[in-house]
Amino acid sequence: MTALRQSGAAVVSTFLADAVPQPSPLALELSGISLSFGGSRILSGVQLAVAHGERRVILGPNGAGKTTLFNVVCGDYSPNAGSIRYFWRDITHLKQHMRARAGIARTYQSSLLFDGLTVLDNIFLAIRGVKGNRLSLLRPRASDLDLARAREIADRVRIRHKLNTDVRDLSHGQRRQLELGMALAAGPKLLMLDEPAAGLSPGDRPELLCTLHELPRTLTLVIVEHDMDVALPIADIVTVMKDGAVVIERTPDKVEHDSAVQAIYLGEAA
Ligand SMILES: Nc1ncnc2c1ncn2[C@@H]1O[C@H](COP(=O)(O)OP(=O)(O)OP(=O)(O)O)[C@@H](O)[C@H]1O
Repeated sequence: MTALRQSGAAVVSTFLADAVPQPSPLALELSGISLSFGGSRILSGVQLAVAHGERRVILGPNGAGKTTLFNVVCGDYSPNAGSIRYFWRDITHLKQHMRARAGIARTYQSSLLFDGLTVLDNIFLAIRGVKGNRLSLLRPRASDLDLARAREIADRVRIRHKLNTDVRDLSHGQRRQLELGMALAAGPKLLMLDEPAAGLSPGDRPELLCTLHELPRTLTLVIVEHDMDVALPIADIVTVMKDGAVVIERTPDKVEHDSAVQAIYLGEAA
């Protein structure tokens, strides 16, 4: 009887363990990241934990260290101290191309398109480049799977109607959409967007917002963005940086009228 009770308890406890939702893994975890250039400290003990599928927006005044943080996560710079974990794996010392291969992609503030080539060619080359294929100027066959994927990505970033347009003839907004598409070509698990709305006209913003909203939650987004009209509707959590450190973390509804955030943006003491 005792044995029966014990095995019954074991069954119940196993059942409960199965029923308890497991915490979602962290896509990105930064612990104590510091970086100096010469004598200047640019990042100072940065702590950041971004859940899988989360949309994290990073705000902060010019020079706060946001882009430098992106560079550290992507492997352009090695931190002087601290660690970087990506889905539990320590990638602090992993080479940049290996991080890209592991699924970390980013966009830049400045444009990185192949001018003179069409939208389709740009996305196609991005797909091929990620796979490490030799880049060829020969036209791919119409049945090429990578070509089909390039069209799919063009749909996703709402630029399908411009497939055969030379990228020099795109509007600024369309170029930014294409840059997003090229980052998606890598099939990333963590996508870092550096000011995706920079230079967009008010008319271009809804397109970007829709595209970002429609990205699947299998993808984790970390976005540096100054434009609150884009940043706040996208964010699950907002992180504010100042002088190379994380100073505030809030849900977006608490950010807009937060006096501490406003003080940081106006350059006053928080
Ligand atoms: N390679 C480098 N060498 C020396 N200093 C650097 C280097 N890269 C960045 N910095 C300095 O680090 C500080 C943070 O720059 P960073 O570009 O990360 O700021 P940011 O928050 O992205 O600003 P912005 O919003 O203007 O893009 C700045 O003072 C910048 O001059």
